[in-house]
Amino acid sequence: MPTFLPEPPFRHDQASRIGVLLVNLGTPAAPNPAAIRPYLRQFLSDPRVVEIPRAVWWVILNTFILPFRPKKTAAKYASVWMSEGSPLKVWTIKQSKLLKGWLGEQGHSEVLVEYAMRYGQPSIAAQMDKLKAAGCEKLLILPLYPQYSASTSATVIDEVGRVLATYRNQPAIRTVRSFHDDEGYIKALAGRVREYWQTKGRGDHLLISFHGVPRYTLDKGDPYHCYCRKTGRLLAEELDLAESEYTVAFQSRFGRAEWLQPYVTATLKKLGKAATGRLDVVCPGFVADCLETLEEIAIEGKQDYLQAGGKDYHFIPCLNDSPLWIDALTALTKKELSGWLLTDNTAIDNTQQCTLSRAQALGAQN
Ligand SMILES: C=CC1=C(C)c2cc3[nH]c(cc4nc(cc5[nH]c(cc1n2)c(C)c5CCC(=O)O)C(CCC(=O)O)=C4C)c(C)c3C=C
Ligand SMILES: [Fe+2]
Ligand SMILES: [Fe+2]
Repeated sequence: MPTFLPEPPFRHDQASRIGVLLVNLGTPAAPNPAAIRPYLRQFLSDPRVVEIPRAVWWVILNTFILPFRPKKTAAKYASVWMSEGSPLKVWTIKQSKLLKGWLGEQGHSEVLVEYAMRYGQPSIAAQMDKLKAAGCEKLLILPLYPQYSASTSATVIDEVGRVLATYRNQPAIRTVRSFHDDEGYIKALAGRVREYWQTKGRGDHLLISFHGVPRYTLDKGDPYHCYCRKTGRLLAEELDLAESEYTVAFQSRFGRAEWLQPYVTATLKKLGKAATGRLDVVCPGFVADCLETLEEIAIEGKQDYLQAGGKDYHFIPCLNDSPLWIDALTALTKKELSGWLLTDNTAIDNTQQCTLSRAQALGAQN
């Protein structure tokens, strides 16, 4: 028999609640090598992220990556760090607060919302413990990755499963697998682009950039590539773009293996050389701005494009706290919680009054 961690006794008198856990990737606690190293170690030790044999990878990671990469990326992180902290974390916190507020305004104050990070803090385990302690017997896990991939969404669910395995009194679990073609999400993206065009003018071409993954994951059945292409197509359709007016490409290549193509760097050079004029770039795979958008795309991408001969370059910010996105997130959450949300009639059935009939329970409440 496994031994489980101690848990507080079941509370017969406590109303059951619903928890929503937004989960994003994670980010270092500070923009310096000492904080980046343990984050990268945890991230890059995940076998869902780097799929090469553990013994071989362990040597590569500890010999060639962890001694050098944290120093290199510290300067990059520093260039995008906000006064409140890492952009990814700042936006994720804002999103969880706004979602809680919007659900409350729509009469669902029984829903608690927390956020967690797959790597770093606050951990999925700590936040699941917190929601459980607050009385959540139902839990929706919402990885903040619009396009499912094994290296992102699946590893979140793996971790949730690992935590559940330590619980005696487990909550019911629902998960959001992918929302790459969710109507609200697509409309929020299109709204973000249009809003940008209205205030800053419109470019000659739109680059739709997604985070890459190794090419072999596509060959092994990961749907990520297909989902990115579909998001790109739906966004272009929503914006009434002809095929010649946009390009989908993949950024952030890591390591020597082939990744999904076309690569963003090659695409920027090609578009720059072709005298495209003004290029606008949007990153629909990230719902929150982060290192990969604010540094790699907004700063490095601009240099690449201008050096290749491009005239002007605009990075369109991610969805962050835009109202259309919070609206879409609220709608997505409510859809996934269907049948779980309380109505006036069902509220009393969700208390744990095990010895009382419904009528007695109602009477006892008055
Ligand atoms: C949006 C989806 C993401 C996918 C898919 C993804 C795959 C993936 N990433 C790496 C390696 C690194 N990614 C890094 C940063 C990073 N990646 C994502 C998202 C996806 N990654 C985000 C949101 C961020 C930014 C984090 C932040 O703090 O702002 C990094 C760290 C930075 C660096 O050292 O360059 C690495 C490393 C792999 C190997 C991979 C797929 C297998
Ligand atoms: Fe990444
Ligand atoms: Fe495909």
